[in-house]
Amino acid sequence: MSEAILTVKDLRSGYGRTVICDEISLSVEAGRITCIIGPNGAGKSTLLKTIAGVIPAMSGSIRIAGSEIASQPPAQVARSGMAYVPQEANVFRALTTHENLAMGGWIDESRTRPGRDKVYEMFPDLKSLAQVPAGNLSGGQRQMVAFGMALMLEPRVLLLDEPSAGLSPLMVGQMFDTVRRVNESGVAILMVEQNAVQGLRIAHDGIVMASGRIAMNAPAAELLESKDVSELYLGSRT
Ligand SMILES: Nc1ncnc2c1ncn2[C@@H]1O[C@H](COP(=O)(O)OP(=O)(O)OP(=O)(O)O)[C@@H](O)[C@H]1O
Repeated sequence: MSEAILTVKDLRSGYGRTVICDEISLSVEAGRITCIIGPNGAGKSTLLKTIAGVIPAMSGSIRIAGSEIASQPPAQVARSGMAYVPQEANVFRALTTHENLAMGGWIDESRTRPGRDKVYEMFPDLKSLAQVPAGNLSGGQRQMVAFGMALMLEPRVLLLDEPSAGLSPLMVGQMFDTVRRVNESGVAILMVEQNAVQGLRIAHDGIVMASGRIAMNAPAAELLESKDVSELYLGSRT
């Protein structure tokens, strides 16, 4: 039987006093991909930022393998087994790939070398770009570095905010293959995707957010087949 690695209960968050996400309850099972979709401004990124601890929860609970992490400092959140790849500014552009990976492993320097070897094994393309400043890489390559940095924490659950944003159609396919490979290596993934059809296709579970709340939570295949979801959020199925 699968177990929940990440459990969120009655979460409320926002900016200042403004509530953006409310009554959010969800769980991500070990070894699975969950994809969050929804219209612009629905609060998807805000939810991911709250779970990652980038913005504080106003109330509610966030647990990793049963341990409460809401309001814990970032180092504690990272040690609990969660890593986060933000949509923007997710690499240090002046640093090389090699240096960025070292920064990704900031909580335990003794793990830098083996962690980096593992990342290069998973993404051989990154090895050939080891000495290139991230600012000189393509969008897809930079996204790969950002992934690698997160994997340096050896997370049990990885939060990805729109991994395909800004990539060419060819790179989008490669990015989703990467997400799948990372998942197959044993990492549970909670991902926000604007590219709803492709996101749901690689996901096991799907969540539709609207106006800061969860409107639907179902197997991804079910959401892909749902007429309501299709009309509202999926657009053309090409
Ligand atoms: N830093 C911020 N300060 C204040 N309000 C913000 C901030 N960031 C986002 N918001 C507001 O929070 C709401 C939800 O935004 P959020 O980015 O979470 O939505 P989203 O579903 O991720 O949308 P998109 O798909 O366009 O990225 C929006 O009304 C937005 O204007």
